[in-house]
Amino acid sequence: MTHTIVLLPGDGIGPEVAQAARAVLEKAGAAHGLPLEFSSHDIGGCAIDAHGDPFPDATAEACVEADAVFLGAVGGPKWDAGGPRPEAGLLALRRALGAFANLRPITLFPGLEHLSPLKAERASGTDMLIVRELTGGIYFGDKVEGDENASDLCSYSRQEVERIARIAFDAARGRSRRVTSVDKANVLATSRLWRNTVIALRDADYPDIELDHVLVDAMAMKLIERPAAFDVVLTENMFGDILSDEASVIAGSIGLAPSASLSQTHGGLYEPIHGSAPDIAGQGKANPVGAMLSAAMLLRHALGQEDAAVTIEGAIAACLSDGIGTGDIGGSASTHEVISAVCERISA
Ligand SMILES: NC(=O)C1=CN([C@@H]2O[C@H](COP(=O)(O)OP(=O)(O)OC[C@H]3O[C@@H](n4cnc5c(N)ncnc54)[C@H](O)[C@@H]3O)[C@@H](O)[C@H]2O)C=CC1
Ligand SMILES: CC(C)CC(=O)C(=O)O
Ligand SMILES: [Mg+2]
Repeated sequence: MTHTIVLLPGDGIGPEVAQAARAVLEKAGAAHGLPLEFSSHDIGGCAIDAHGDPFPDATAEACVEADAVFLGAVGGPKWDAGGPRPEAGLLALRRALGAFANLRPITLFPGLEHLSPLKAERASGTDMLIVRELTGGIYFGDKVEGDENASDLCSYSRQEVERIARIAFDAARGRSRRVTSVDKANVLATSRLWRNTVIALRDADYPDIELDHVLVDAMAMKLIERPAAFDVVLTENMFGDILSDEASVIAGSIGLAPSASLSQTHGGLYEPIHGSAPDIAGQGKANPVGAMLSAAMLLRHALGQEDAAVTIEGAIAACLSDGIGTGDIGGSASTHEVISAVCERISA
């Protein structure tokens, strides 16, 4: 059976890293006898330019019908001056797919601990999974724009918190059975609902999981101070967005970090955690590894192709340990050179 994959390259470095994802999917697909069919659609700033809409109907229809969706990145200064925002297209996509569970693994590549700006003894042993709620919270609440006053509503239901907490607890069962829930329960009502709901679920259904709670400001410090202490980190939409960019630096660069956004109704959305990086777009400097690791997550989570996913991950690890990487991790290779080097190392 042919699997249909929608590619949404988007803006800035988005097309450069989407090309990387497609290249490894094609190579691993061929190596493992997987028929994959690709189609590309507009989203974000390029969709505003072409259609006046950051999430055109044709894109939405293709995404909800696909087996999986890969996104490069959206946004850029061109669209910051006013009018529709590219980022609104990405939020609409996540909502349309019901992609509520954003998994952001942060791991050190074996033998490449020196990529981390942290001292080796601090970074060593880092292997965490950030589980970020992705379709609720302040990014999705009612907004009031204004020059004098403005507001963004942050709202969560118990059902939304329980649904994402279950993902985190289930993931912890396949790891070290430890979940750290991050909130701001000393100040925010949504965080008190969050904390109470997480505790109740653990007590009822996951008594085998060790659970602790850390306030988000302290977590920003502890992540850097002792990253190896964390296993599964469960948090809400905005906190997870911020903490995962911070955590990505522990492994060496935001360009290395992948994500999968899982849904109960669709095959999910796969994207590197970085944005459109306008400062390096079009220069062959974009690190394609986060995108390629996201492609591996697509094979694993959307298509159930664990072997093909491992093939891509192994090829990336081999390429990095052979010293082939982009400038953000101290290498001298271009985006294309990294893509070629990874593809050369892919075999069944
Ligand atoms: N998922 C998405 O589509 C996201 C979109 N954005 C949008 O992207 C635009 C730029 O946002 P920024 O705050 O600059 O964040 P960014 O993540 O695009 O870039 C932050 C820094 O990391 C570097 N960087 C990012 N990805 C890299 C890669 N693959 N290889 C090497 N270096 C990389 C950039 O050069 C920049 O110095 C904004 O319009 C923002 O709204 C931001 C985050 C996520
Ligand atoms: C641009 C935002 C909507 C998203 C973001 O920064 C993220 O999901 O990491
Ligand atoms: Mg972000």
